[in-house]
Amino acid sequence: MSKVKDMALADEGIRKIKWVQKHMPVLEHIKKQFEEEKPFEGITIGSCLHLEPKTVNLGLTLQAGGAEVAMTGCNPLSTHDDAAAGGAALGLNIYGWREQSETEYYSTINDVLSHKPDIIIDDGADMILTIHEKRPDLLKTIMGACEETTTGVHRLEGMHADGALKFPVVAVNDAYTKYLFDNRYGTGQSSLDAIMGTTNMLIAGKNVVVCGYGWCGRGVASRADGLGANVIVTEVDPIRALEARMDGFRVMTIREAVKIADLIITVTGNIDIIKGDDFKYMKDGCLLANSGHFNVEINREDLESQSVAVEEVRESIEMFVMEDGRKLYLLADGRLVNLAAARGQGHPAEIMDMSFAVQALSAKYILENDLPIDVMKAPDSIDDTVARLKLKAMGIEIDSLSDTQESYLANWAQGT
Ligand SMILES: NC(=O)c1ccc[n+]([C@@H]2O[C@H](COP(=O)([O-])OP(=O)(O)OC[C@H]3O[C@@H](n4cnc5c(N)ncnc54)[C@H](O)[C@@H]3O)[C@@H](O)[C@H]2O)c1
Ligand SMILES: N[C@@H](CCSC[C@H]1O[C@@H](n2cnc3c(=O)[nH]cnc32)[C@H](O)[C@@H]1O)C(=O)O
Repeated sequence: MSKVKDMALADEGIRKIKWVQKHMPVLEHIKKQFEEEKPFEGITIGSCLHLEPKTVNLGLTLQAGGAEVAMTGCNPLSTHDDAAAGGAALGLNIYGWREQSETEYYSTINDVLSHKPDIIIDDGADMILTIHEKRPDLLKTIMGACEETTTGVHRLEGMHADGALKFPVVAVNDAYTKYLFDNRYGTGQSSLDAIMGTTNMLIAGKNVVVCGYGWCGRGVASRADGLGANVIVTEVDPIRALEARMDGFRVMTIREAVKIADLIITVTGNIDIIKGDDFKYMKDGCLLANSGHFNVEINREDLESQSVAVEEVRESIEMFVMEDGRKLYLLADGRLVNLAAARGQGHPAEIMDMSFAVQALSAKYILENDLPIDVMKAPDSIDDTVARLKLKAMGIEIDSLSDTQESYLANWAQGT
C-alpha cells in the first residue's frame, strides 16, 4: 500500500535510486549481508526520513533483510515525488509527496503507524512524539527507535529527562561516522549547492554570515570560504566562537553581522536566530537561508509583519518588500534549504552511505538487544564497521598497531 503523487514517475525514480546505489557501497555491502541473514524477517520498520532516492535505498536495504518497510517524509517540502513512486514500485509502503500541508504531513505519519511498526527510524522526532501523544497503543510492541539528527536527539533527551520517553532510542546522529561527515561535509556541500542552484548567484566576494559553529556550521563556513566568500560566524558558545576565529573567520554578534550580510545561513537548531529588529538593519538584497531544523531559526512572522508585500520571485525564493523599500529574500520558506528548496538534493550519496549504514546497523542492534529506556549512542563497533567498510570501498588502507605499540600505549610506568 502506498500514497504518492503519481506512479507514472516511478521509472524516473528508479533510475535515480539506481544511480545513488552505485555511490553507496557501504549500504550495498550491508544489503547483501541482510539478504543472506534475513535479520528482520517478521519485523515491520516504520521511518520518517526525507523521502528521496538515498532514503529509498535504506528502505530497500531493510526490505532485503526481510522487513516490511513503511516510509514517510520528515519535512513537508523535502519529498522527491519520483523517488517516492520508485520506492512504491519496488515494494516499499511509501506515504508522502512534496508540498504537504501540516495536516497531510501528520496524516502520512499516521499511515506509517497503521502498519504497527516494531522499530522506528525518525529524523527530528516527529514520529516518535506522535506515537507517544496519539498512538500510545503502539508503545507496548515498539522495540526501539533510531534518531537521525541533532535536534531530534535533543528533543528525545528532553523527553527522557522528563520521564516521558517510553522506549529505547539509539542516537544515530551521535555516531562519529554520522555527525563528523554528514553534519559537516554533507551540510556544507548540500547547503551551498542548494543556495547556488536556487539563486543562480555568485558566492565569491559576498559577506556570508553563518549562524552557529557546530558540526553543520563549520561545514557551511568552510565550503563558503572555499568558494571565495568573506565568512562571518555568530555563536553563543565561547569555545566554538574561539574555534571559528582561529579557523580564520570573523566572529561578531548577530546584530553587527546582519548589517553587512549579503547571505545569512542559520544552522543552530535553535529558535529566533534572526528576528525582530534584525530585519531593519539588513542591506537591500540580503538572502536568508536556514539549514538547521524546522522553520523556526528565521522568524518569518516578524519578517512578514515588517514587510508591505511578499512575492515568489523565483522557485523557492520569496521577496519581502520592507516599508523603506529594501527587498529581503527568504529561501525555501526558511526550512532547511538543502532539502526543502525545489533544487535541494540533500547530502551527497557518499555521505548518506555512512549515515544510513549506521541506521541499518542500529536497527539490527535494537532488534538483537534488550535495551533499556534511554537515549544512547550506537555501540563503537558500529562506527568501527562503517568506517572500515568506507575506507575499503574508497581503496584506502591504514596501518594497525604492532604488539609493542599496543603494550607501550597501555604502559603507564615508562617515562622519559
Ligand atoms: N540541513 C541538514 O541536512 C542538517 C544536517 C545535520 C543536522 N542538521 C540540523 O542542523 C542543526 C545544527 O546541527 P549541529 O549538528 O551543527 O549542532 P551543534 O549542536 O553541533 O551546533 C549548533 C551550534 O549552534 C550554536 N547556537 C545555538 N544558539 C545560537 C544562537 N542563538 N546564535 C548563534 N549560535 C547558536 C551552538 O552554540 C552550537 O555551537 C540541528 O538542528 C540539526 O538537527 C541539519
Ligand atoms: N524534520 C526535520 C529534520 C531535520 S533534517 C536533518 C537531517 O537530514 C538528513 N539528511 C540530509 N540530507 C539528506 C538526504 O539527502 N536524504 C535523507 N536525509 C538527509 C541529515 O542526516 C540530517 O541529520 C526538519 O525537517 O527540519
